[in-house]
Amino acid sequence: MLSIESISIESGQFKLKDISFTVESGTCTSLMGPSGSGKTTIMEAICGLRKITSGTILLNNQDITHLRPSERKLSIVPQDNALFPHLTVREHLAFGPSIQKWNQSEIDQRINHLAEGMSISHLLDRYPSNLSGGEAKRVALGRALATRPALLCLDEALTGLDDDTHDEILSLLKDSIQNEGITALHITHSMKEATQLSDKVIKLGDLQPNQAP
Ligand SMILES: Nc1ncnc2c1ncn2[C@@H]1O[C@H](COP(=O)(O)OP(=O)(O)OP(=O)(O)O)[C@@H](O)[C@H]1O
Repeated sequence: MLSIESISIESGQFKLKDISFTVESGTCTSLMGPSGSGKTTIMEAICGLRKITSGTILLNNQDITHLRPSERKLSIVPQDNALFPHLTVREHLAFGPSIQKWNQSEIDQRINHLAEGMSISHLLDRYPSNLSGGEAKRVALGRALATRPALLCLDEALTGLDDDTHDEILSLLKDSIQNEGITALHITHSMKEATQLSDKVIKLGDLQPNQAP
């Protein structure tokens, strides 16, 4: 379970005060709000990419507020995927498990499982420059899921795909989240996408009712 307890963040003129919410284990929550309201800022704070001025972030009862990003056991999928141009699809899927020093047979099993789940088994030796937008998205999601993260963060990860690809990938993602018991936090501007993917939708404005969004 992710538990955000009264966090405040200041970024230049931009301030968020006393934000609290939870994401139950094994569920997906969508965080919505107008452009510039601070959704990405909150996600970056959870990931350890942005300092908070007060409050606590608990992940599975562990206080991760002051841990380094790499120590937080979470993965993030940004809208642009952030694939590594010099790594093959196979190497993307192996990336997290290799850093965590899994043994080779565990890594190979995980690659095969993810490649099958994401329908990218035929692409394992390709580089990102030779992938379509939908294929690249599947690789980014596979890489993020590889280490079975305690939290999967999706920052407008499904934005910008054509309708058919969007629906296919949403369905794959939903299955993966359910089958692997993943806890996920998802940022989107689409209420349709939020209700299709998530168990709960949070509107950022509702978390700070006394402030302008
Ligand atoms: N490094 C920074 N310094 C100062 N202000 C920043 C910085 N990064 C972001 N901001 C400001 O913080 C506010 C929140 O930005 P954020 O990206 O979190 O919003 P968002 O809700 O994710 O928006 P969108 O839906 O457009 O992606 C914006 O006003 C933005 O200009």
